[in-house]
Amino acid sequence: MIYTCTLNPSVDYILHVDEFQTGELNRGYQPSYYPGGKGINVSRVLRRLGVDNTALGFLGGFTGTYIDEKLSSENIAHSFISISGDTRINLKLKSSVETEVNGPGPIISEAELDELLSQIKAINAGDYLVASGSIPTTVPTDFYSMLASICEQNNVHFIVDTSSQALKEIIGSKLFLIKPNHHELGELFETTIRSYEDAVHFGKKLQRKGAIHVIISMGGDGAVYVGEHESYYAKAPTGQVKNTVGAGDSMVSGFLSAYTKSANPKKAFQYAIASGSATAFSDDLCTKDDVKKILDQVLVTSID
Ligand SMILES: Nc1ncnc2c1ncn2[C@@H]1O[C@H](COP(=O)(O)OP(=O)(O)OP(=O)(O)O)[C@@H](O)[C@H]1O
Ligand SMILES: O=P(O)(O)OC[C@@]1(O)O[C@H](CO)[C@@H](O)[C@@H]1O
Repeated sequence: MIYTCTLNPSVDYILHVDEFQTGELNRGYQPSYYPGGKGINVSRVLRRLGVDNTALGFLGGFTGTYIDEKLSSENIAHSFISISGDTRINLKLKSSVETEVNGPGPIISEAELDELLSQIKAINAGDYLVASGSIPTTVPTDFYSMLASICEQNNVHFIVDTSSQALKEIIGSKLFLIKPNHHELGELFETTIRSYEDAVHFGKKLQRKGAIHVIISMGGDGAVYVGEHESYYAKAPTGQVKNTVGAGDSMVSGFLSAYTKSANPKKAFQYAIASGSATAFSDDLCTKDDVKKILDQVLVTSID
């Protein structure tokens, strides 16, 4: 079984604005809402790819109810801990460029955190736990390291996709997969990642620090994979980009969906890129058919 954990879910509110101007009244059009937060996106894409999974984390308020109902309507198993604060709303503004405004998230109490830890301690050996997204400000920034220790002790495969301080703190833990984007990787090593070669160089450093599989996503430029015995890069397919929110999460789902069937990192990486790009070419997250349509366009090349 695959579990996802979203400490800080969100309702993603997407709004189009022509020529957005700061400090002015801007009129938006074509609004849409999606259940969001990185782990929830991973769960939604896994389900669409035909992989059963269970979503964990915290939900509260009217926004929490919305997410709960949406996940149920998509037949995604979930067991969120109810909190008193409201789950955040993240604004995604589509103008000549995409602008995101993500809230800090509600307060999480110690008792609520303990409840989540009990759920995670009960995950069976051989299962997978995907911890994705930011850590709410009331939760310790080393919380993912705590989860990594529990998973290591219980032989659970632990996957992380996060940024900033939470990313810094997780390095050195035993990880099955880590998927920073090239900006996050650059920030981590106080450098700028300009090429596939740079990404492989710093990806290898992450690998040596305890990650079995490392994927560095590079938006429209594709991605790099660094594993124990092999490294690859692949360009992203070209297409009409509609929405890149959740593209990275779709990669994680694509990789897990293919790897758990084949144990073949090259195939899983190809499927990961196709899943990320299929989401970039969709209004919402990708479907299995979207991924199938572009899979053959993803050419995976070895790097020495
Ligand atoms: N403009 C694009 N065209 C084609 N594919 C894209 C584009 N943007 C993203 N992708 C695909 O999605 C993958 C992940 O994208 P990206 O590096 O933007 O992830 P991310 O920054 O983690 O995204 P997010 O945090 O929004 O989920 C890329 O490796 C690529 O396969
Ligand atoms: O604020 P965080 O937790 O870093 O990111 C949250 C978020 O931007 O990530 C997802 C896309 O990856 C969106 O659904 C969501 O709004």
